[in-house]
Amino acid sequence: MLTEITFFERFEHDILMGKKTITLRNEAESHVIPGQILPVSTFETHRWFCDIQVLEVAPITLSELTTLHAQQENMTLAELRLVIAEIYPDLEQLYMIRFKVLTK
Ligand SMILES: CC(=O)Nc1ccn([C@@H]2O[C@H](CO)[C@@H](O)[C@H]2O)c(=O)n1
Repeated sequence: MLTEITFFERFEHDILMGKKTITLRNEAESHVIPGQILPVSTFETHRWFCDIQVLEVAPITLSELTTLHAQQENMTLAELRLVIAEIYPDLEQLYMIRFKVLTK
């Protein structure tokens, strides 16, 4: 089970402002359960910046992504697809983790 999660620094502000409420991860980073509380750090320097509570975990394929997911990422769907293509090239099976920020 995942005991911490990292995000790229460029997403920190959106997460803290409650504008980014989901993340899409690969199978390796999908092992969380609703209710679980996770410390969140930056990927680059591993600086803690908040705790999140997991609200929902659901498998989703790249082709199933909609504008709703993009809204929950505070991006357009085109932007979201680009971001995912950079992070997870050629990966079709993703996992949506929906969360809320607890402590900042
Ligand atoms: C090591 C590693 O994979 N780190 C990741 C992976 C994903 N994400 C974000 O989740 C959404 C969809 O992937 C996008 O907003 C991504 O920026 C992230 O911040 N950091």
